[in-house]
This record gives sequence, structure tokens and C-alpha cells, in this order.
Amino acid sequence: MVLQSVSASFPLTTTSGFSRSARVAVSSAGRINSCCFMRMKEQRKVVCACVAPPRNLGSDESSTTKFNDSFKSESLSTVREPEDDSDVLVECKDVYKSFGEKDILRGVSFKIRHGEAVGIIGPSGTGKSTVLKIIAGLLAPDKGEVYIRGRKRAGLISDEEISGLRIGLVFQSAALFDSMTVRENVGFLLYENSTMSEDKISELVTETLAAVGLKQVEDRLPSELSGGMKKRVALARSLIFDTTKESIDPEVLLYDEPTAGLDPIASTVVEDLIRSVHMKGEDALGMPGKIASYVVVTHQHSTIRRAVDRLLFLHEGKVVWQGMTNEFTTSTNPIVKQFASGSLDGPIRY
Ligand SMILES: Nc1ncnc2c1ncn2[C@@H]1O[C@H](COP(=O)(O)OP(=O)(O)OP(=O)(O)O)[C@@H](O)[C@H]1O
Repeated sequence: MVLQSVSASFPLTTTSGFSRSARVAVSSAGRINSCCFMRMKEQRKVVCACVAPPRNLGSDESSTTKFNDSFKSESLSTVREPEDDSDVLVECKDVYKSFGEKDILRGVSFKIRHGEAVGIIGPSGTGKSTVLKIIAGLLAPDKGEVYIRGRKRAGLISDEEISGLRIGLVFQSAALFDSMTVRENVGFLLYENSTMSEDKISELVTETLAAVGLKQVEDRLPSELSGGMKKRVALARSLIFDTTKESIDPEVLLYDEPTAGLDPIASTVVEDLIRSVHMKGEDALGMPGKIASYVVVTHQHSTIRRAVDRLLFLHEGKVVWQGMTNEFTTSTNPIVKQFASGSLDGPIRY
């Protein structure tokens, strides 16, 4: 997993010219040090506006139902995609990415539809995090296309000037700014980029923290929080948005191994939290979640079972299988069978 170099990109969203409707809130292993600041400078342009004009999305419910009814898959050869793509928020089409001599992605294709909860699984080093970074616009594909709401993205997220979809990226660790309070961490984008008053931002921070089940932690420093609380704060930071805007674009959240390193119960808490902030869920305040769709990269079986509905299996640079979560353990695909059982015997070699 290569997280550190991107972890520093969170504060870059404050750069001038940033489109408020589009942001990448990156949370990662996070101490701010001089090295990070250097990277921030280098990446200043990377995190910025994203994306494309609204398409005709159906109602949340109908688009989700349509997907569930029409999508049946066991192997890619039998996949029948729904023909109506008006609810596709993100599409990767034949994406390639190499790092030096290493060919990591070799023709990755998939779609994320409005209302979906998708997991990306697969062996270590197969490029799952790379896919998230490409969706987020932090990395550009060498070949292939990324479409955001039907519109091809030319390069990195910063190259786009128009909006239509907010993309948030929540990294494995919190990447909270150590010297800032929880309030300052969560409200960071709004303090820097919105015209909202400090009081209003503070109110919104409190509300957003409450939505992820945190109360009276606003004045604490990250060092005074547990690991699970830090993850919640990072999530709150990716959820908060400018409420003074006339229209709020739908949001896709990308989670990179959100339960890695957590004990089973803490994992369940985070998995439920991920569900709760989805539009089909209910947050800690009993309000419908604000996230239109999300993608979770995970190795944890509990997260696969509990937090996502559909899976993409990435192996040797391609999506080799996709299916609904309940098909994962019963699949006869040898790669999936081996991965699901953790067996040493099978096509996946270490
Ligand atoms: N910026 C980079 N520069 C060089 N190599 C990179 C970079 N980013 C990723 N890689 C390499 O690409 C490969 C895929 O990395 P990635 O983090 O996407 O895999 P992953 O499937 O998420 O792995 P894991 O399951 O172990 O977290 C790895 O071999 C990694 O070392």
C-alpha cells in the first residue's frame, strides 16, 4: 500500500481556485512533517476540481432497484450490464497504469452507479489503492479513460473546472493535523474555502461529528483520541460540505482499508458507520446519509460482508470477477475460491 505520498494531499484542497463543489478529503497516516509539507507543495495542483455536468439521474430508489434487478454476474463473461447508463457516476474504461517497469493495472474496466456500495478486493499489490487514486484524480491513467458522470476526465482532478460530483477519499489512517483541534480538522475546508462564518462552521462541525457518533470532542487534539475515534473524525472531515451552496452535488466516498488494524468490534463500528452515511442508511442523528455511492478497498471478510453489496475482484491488473457479496463465498471461479478460503493452493501465487 502506498499511502504516505498521497496522505499529504488533504490540505491542498485549500489552494486558491479550488472548486468548492468538488474536493478530495484525504485522510492518512498522519503526522504533518516537513516531508509532508514538501509533498503538499509538489501536489498543490493535484487536488482540486472534479468533474462533469449533471446527467439525468433517476430517483435514488429507482436507480438502485434497477441495478439490483438487472445486474447478475458470476464471471465477467456472463456479466450483463444494464443498458441505461444515466445513473453511472464513475466509470473506468480499460485503464492501464505502470510504475517504472511494473505494470500494475492492465485494462481495468468497471462502473459505479448511483446508490451503490462497492468493494474492491484482491491480492496485495494488485493495484486496488491505485484504482482509488485514479478515480479520485490523484493519479492519471497511462492509457484508458475515466468518466465522471459520463464525462471523460482529461487528466488529474485539478485539470477540471466544472463540477457535478464530489469525490472524497478516506485513507486507512486518520491523517489528522496533530497541532489542530478536532474542530479545526473537520472544518478545515470550510474555514479555508467557504464564505461561511466561523460560528456557522463550528455548528456544522458539531453536527457532522454527531452524525458519526462523536460528541464533545471538538476541542480535543488528535493525540487525545483513540484510533477508532480518529477514523470517525477523518470520516466527518470527508462528509462536511458547504451548506450555503444552492445545489449540493452527489458525493462518492472512497475508503482505503477503513478497518485495517482494528479489532473485530471496532471494525463492526466502522462498517456500520460506512453504511450509515450512505444515502440508504441513517446516520447517528437519524438522518438519511449523504453519500450517493461508495467504494471500499478491503481485505477484511467482515467488511466485505457488512459494508458492501457488490464486489470487484482485481488480480494481475484486471477485474477478473465481479458479483454481489453473497456470491463471493459460493463462487466457483478458482481465483475467488482460493481468495475466499485463504488457501495456498490455487492460481494466486505469492
Ligand atoms: N507512486 C508509486 N510509485 C511506485 N510504485 C507504486 C506507486 N504506487 C503504487 N505502487 C506499486 O504498485 C503496486 C500496487 O500498489 P497498490 O497500493 O495499489 O496495491 P494494493 O492492491 O492496494 O495493495 P495492498 O492490498 O497490499 O494494500 C505495488 O507494487 C506498489 O508498490
